[in-house]
Amino acid sequence: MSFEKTPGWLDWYAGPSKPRFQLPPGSVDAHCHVFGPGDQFPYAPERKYTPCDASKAQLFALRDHLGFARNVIVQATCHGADNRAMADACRSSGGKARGVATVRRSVTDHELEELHAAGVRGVRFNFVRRLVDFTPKDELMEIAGRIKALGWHVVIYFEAVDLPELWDFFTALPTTVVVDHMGRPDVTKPVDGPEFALFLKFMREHPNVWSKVSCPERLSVSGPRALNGEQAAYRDVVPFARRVVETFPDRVLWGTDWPHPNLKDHMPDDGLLVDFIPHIAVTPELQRQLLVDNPMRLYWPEESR
Ligand SMILES: O=C(O)c1cc(C(=O)O)oc(=O)c1
Repeated sequence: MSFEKTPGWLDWYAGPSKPRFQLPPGSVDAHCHVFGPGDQFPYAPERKYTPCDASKAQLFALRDHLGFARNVIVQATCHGADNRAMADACRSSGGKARGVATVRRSVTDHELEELHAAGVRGVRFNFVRRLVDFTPKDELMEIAGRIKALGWHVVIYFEAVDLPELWDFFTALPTTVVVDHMGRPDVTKPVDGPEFALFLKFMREHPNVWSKVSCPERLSVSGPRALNGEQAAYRDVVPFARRVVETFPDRVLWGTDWPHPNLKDHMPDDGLLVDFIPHIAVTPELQRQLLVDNPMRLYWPEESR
């Protein structure tokens, strides 16, 4: 099947620079996606956007170029609950990729076991309205109960303004809970203000809650962008990510978010995104926890120290 990209779609950045920051050995890119290719793994009829293709081979080439050892491939909403592209990428990785799936209540135990065998270790619940239609919370809670039995966790994606309303649901989840992109703070608000304080309280009061300190390119309002060799990109996001890393050093993850779905104004150079990391994890110890120890404990516990 051939697909036409959403008008204005920005393709991922070809020819990223080599990072200046040297990733610690064994680093994990714990949030990235594959898109299609659409002729092999068609995009879902219920999708809200149609991306460019971004194949497993292209993802693995980026991994090697940037110096990561492993990937966690998160089901992208353009594939709905059809996990074939993500699972195929995990299976093809030679054990170097784990996955996070999207499933419906109708998923069978056998399908869950097959996803587990492919390398899936979590499910994603999405509450960002421009990306998905609403799934009833009782359905999500039922899924959470089933995947807990497999030792999986729940990844949640939501925007900061929606946290108060979702609080009771999130805090009732029975598994480890991983928040995508710090719950999308509005970085024009103060890092010490009430909105971000609620997010920090969410993590502080719930030791099962982790956060990805990813996506500065999405959260930044004033930049500068990770382009043209910029070594001090996305300054406005730094205080937020740094606060989370330093407050919860053993519950943070980092990922490129390649191929960066739905960015509207620019597409970052992924090499420069890696150079963002030492601005938010400022010591070798914090960097090792963020990039190696934490993702290994969550996704490869059998290999973790
Ligand atoms: O903000 C987004 O548009 C976005 C979309 C998706 C997805 O479509 O799965 O994943 C992300 O991590 C971020």
